[in-house]
Amino acid sequence: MTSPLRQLSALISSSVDVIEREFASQGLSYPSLDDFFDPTSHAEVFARVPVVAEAARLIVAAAGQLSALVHPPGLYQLRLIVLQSFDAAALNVVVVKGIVELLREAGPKGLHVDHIASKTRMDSAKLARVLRLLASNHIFRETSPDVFANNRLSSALDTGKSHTAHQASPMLRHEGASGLAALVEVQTGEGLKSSGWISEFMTSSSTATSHEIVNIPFNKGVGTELTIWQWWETPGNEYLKARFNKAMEAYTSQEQPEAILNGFVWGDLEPGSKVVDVAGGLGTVASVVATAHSGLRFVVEDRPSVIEHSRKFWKAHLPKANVEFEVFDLFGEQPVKDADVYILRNILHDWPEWHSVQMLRSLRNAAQPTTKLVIMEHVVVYACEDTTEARAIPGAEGMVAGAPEPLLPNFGVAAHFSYLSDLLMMALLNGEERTLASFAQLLRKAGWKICEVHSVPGSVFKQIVAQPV
Ligand SMILES: C[S@@+](CC[C@H](N)C(=O)[O-])C[C@H]1O[C@@H](n2cnc3c(N)ncnc32)[C@H](O)[C@@H]1O
Repeated sequence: MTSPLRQLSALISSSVDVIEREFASQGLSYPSLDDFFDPTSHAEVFARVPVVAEAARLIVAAAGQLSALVHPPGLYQLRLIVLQSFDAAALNVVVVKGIVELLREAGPKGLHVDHIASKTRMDSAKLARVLRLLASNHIFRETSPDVFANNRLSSALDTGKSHTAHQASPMLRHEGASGLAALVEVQTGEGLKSSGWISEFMTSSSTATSHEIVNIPFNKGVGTELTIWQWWETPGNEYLKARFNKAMEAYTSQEQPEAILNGFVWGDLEPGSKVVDVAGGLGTVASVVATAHSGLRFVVEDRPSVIEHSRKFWKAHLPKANVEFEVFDLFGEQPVKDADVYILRNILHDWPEWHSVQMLRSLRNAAQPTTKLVIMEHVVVYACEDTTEARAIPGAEGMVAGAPEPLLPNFGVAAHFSYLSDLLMMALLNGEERTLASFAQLLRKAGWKICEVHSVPGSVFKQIVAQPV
């Protein structure tokens, strides 16, 4: 019988064959880790087409499982799990200090750490330790002792600003960028600070079963009694709020636009149909749909201070779009009663169950019998075979189906992001990423029924389409 070791290595080998064959058919080579990242290059675009992305997913899953298999157990826990918060802490130093931008200006040969430290006013020896930790994780290259250069992974964090501009004005730092560096700042900032309090939150008798949105890890980590939404509105936190809004753009910029367009069939909507991006932030999801379907009407809804930014975003990116902006409260009455589609992306995961049911009921009360609700979120998959009733939902087979043996049915570390995001939501908001079965239950409580679900290749988000019952 073939050993799991050999089966995993065969999976990697056959997936590499797929990638190399596909790239060769285009006369391309797969991007090297030493290249600078250019998301528009032919090779980077091709690396995201579904057949290549699927082979890459198998490689990541199999390599992760192989690593778990061959590591001595204690070292696996220590190296890959226990101390990972330090990777995040190191990355925070880099994004806050604009080191990627500085190294871009230095070119492929890179810069000696003494020079980086003097430009960023840090201690050279400490900074070398941080950069070397990241270089060992393939983020940056140490080209000769103490000399560091950008590579494919570090340069993906480039905001495109000069280092001087990056440091001079945090408020402008992320303007025009992909949002990835902003997302890293949020997750290694508020996220990392809050994560250290999860254990106490879950084990202390006063909070173990909490469904509250305060007195949660975020409050301890950041030192406030406010919710994260209120905290971002506090005078002095303007940059942190703007950074969060920008970070949400990364969820669109890091995916192919087709990811939003390929699940729910937007083309089936009649011209003039009204699409509401509920708590849409800048309205980036609606903006992707509007670019492809200019005959539709759009409404972006959010809190007052966010709506100001949404207006500016649409004016800059889609000045001719048929769009309105609406200030609203997720838990108040839904103002748009003639919607054909309500979109909820990355909203339900921000809230515990009671709040989620409230907001879904408010949408249900405003919905027409034909209104569709399109939810875009991570869907947590069991780490074993899914035997719940949710398997029968049209489209669910692609979402809950198992990975090939001997991989974990959920693709293991290739699906890691949704489980990490789940705990991030717990830490920051007492929210959660949900399984398909718990989405079905939640929606049922609020008067909705799931009619179809979509797994879109190249997207971390699933689409859950529901209709009123
Ligand atoms: C995680 S972001 C998602 C934004 C957007 N849907 C996206 O995917 O880019 C959550 C959004 O909910 C909004 N929000 C939070 N509490 C709200 C409330 N009580 N009423 C209206 N919007 C709210 C925030 O301002 C933020 O824009």
